[in-house]
Amino acid sequence: MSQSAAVPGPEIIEALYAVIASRRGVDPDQSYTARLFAKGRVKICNKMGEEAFEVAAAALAEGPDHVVSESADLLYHLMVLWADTGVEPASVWAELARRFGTSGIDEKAARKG
Ligand SMILES: N=c1c2ncn([C@@H]3O[C@H](COP(=O)(O)OP(=O)(O)OP(=O)(O)O)[C@@H](O)[C@H]3O)c2ncn1[C@@H]1O[C@H](COP(=O)(O)O)[C@@H](O)[C@H]1O
Repeated sequence: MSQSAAVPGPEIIEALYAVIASRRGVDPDQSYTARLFAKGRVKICNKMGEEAFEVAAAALAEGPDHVVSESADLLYHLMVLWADTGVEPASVWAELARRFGTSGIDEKAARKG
């Protein structure tokens, strides 16, 4: 299925999420995203895990170009998982913003009391 021209910059995340969400209920023969939704959450989670592994493998055994390409696969499948679980990108941005400026070391120490 076709979509509008690519969006430059980080806005691509929001634009791609909108396309992904619009694929719900679409004929699985017409859209890879619709096929993932039709196969269900276990399949989506498996793909997400597989793509995460491929990013790590590219980092360890291949070059930056492969890391870029596998990262795009991972982000796409992560967003399919967000859409399937009803998570909007804005919720993730808000969580990142909430954490911004807090050292991971300090956060871990606070959790352990
Ligand atoms: N960004 C992506 C994107 N990244 C990866 N992929 C697909 O993800 C799959 C991952 O590759 P694999 O080899 O692991 O998959 P596979 O073996 O074919 O799949 P399985 O048999 O494991 O399910 C490939 O089919 C890729 O084409 C994507 N498919 C779609 N998009 C975006 O989503 C939009 C909507 O796509 P459709 O839903 O297909 O219209 C597209 O225009 C793109 O912008």
